[in-house]
Amino acid sequence: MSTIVVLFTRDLRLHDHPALHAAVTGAERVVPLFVLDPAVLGACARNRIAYLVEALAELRAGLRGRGGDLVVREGDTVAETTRIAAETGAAAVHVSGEVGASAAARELDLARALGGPGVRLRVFPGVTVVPPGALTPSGGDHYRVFTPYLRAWESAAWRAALPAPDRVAIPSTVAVGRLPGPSLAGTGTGTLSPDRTRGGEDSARDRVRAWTASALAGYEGVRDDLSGDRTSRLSGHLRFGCVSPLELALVARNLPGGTAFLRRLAWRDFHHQAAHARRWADDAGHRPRDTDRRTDEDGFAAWCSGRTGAPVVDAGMRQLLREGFMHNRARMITANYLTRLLSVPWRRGADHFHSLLVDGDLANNHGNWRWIAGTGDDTRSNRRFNLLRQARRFDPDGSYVRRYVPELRGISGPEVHTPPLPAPGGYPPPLLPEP
Ligand SMILES: Cc1cc2nc3c(=O)[nH]c(=O)nc-3n(C[C@H](O)[C@H](O)[C@H](O)COP(=O)(O)OP(=O)(O)OC[C@H]3O[C@@H](n4cnc5c(N)ncnc54)[C@H](O)[C@@H]3O)c2cc1C
Repeated sequence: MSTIVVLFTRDLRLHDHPALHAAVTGAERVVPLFVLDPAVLGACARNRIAYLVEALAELRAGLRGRGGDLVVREGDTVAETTRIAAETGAAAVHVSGEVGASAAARELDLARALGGPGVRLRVFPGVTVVPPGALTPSGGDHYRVFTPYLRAWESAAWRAALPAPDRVAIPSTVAVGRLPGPSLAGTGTGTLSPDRTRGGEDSARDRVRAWTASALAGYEGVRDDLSGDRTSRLSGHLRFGCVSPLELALVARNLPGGTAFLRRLAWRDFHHQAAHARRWADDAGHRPRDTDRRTDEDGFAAWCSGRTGAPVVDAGMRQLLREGFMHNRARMITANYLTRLLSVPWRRGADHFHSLLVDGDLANNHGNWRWIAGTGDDTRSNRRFNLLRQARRFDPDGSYVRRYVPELRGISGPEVHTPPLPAPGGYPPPLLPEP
């Protein structure tokens, strides 16, 4: 009787899951597996672990509703997957292809470990709309500049989205193991944000339905409006694969306003293909031109805690602490402030973001930080924002600042961007003079 193991990683869904779909259609028995790997979890933000715990519970419920289950193991991913494959007599292990150095190394180790006993490792798409590496410019292994990538991405043939399986039959002999509880989040880095996004495929699909119906059409006009908060907020769900990026892109493509939104998904794919080609590791940028800078540790600490005295920067940094999320425009402003005005190396900022963001992932986080700092492929050195102009343009009545900086709530209108000195409620004076 044929059996295939499906190793879930950052693809925690049942809909449009090529690795699962191929297993269900190609074998009589399927072992959906998730491995809680201490080496991975130890470096993961508490906010992401909390999301993961919720997403795994929904995944198990979804599989049980189809007659299957989620098998959970704790330990080294390669060792546990190889053991389950041997235990169940599996002919193959299916996995969704990931990007980055550690994912590539794990794939290689897994292929080697399974190869001995003759188990085949098959790698499937699913983490991006267009698989990393599928589009290459002439004479190069990946696109270094976004606009030509976007053109290629838009005209590429996308695969069709796949349905969720009706039935999943798992071998009766396999012990399913216990799901982790919320306390697992205690093992991660950073702090747990009280207003973080709830994890899981059901929440993700609900959000897709509600947002595309109500806000997609007007997206382009409001995506930079800080206080309006009208972007999709799907990034965490995309990070964990609770929604398929391809399925989302196919939905958006057929709706009014979809083009501007598709461009954002193309940015996501763009950073993934760069991370894939360059095998981005957890260490430095490939043009680490800012690493010799000395960090002003007090300034860095003030930035992290949202106490720089620059209201729009502090609002962004406090949103991050409270929600494990920050509006894209605020990410650009805060990253610009850190690298261009405080002259702190981008990796310090990227690491702080990564310790809190629910959507934190290497490709998007490092890709965007490198872009801001001018240390990546795209090395423009003049991306220096005028802080006050940014604040007045993207938070014209100051509501974003008042939402996240309670000390300044008594100041109405755009004057909140230039509080009097001394400022109310113990709000700090500006760390840096106005530009
Ligand atoms: C310094 C910095 C760090 C960032 N770190 C991350 C990160 O770790 N993880 C992450 O997912 N995004 C990151 N971004 C990109 C972007 O800020 C978030 O994806 C976006 O704010 C998420 O909100 P949303 O889902 O409402 O986005 P929407 O505007 O609704 O966009 C839809 C989706 O498109 C993708 N997307 C949008 N903008 C970008 C972009 N610039 N780069 C890559 N993908 C994009 C995201 O998956 C997002 O969910 C970073 C941006 C900056 C400037």
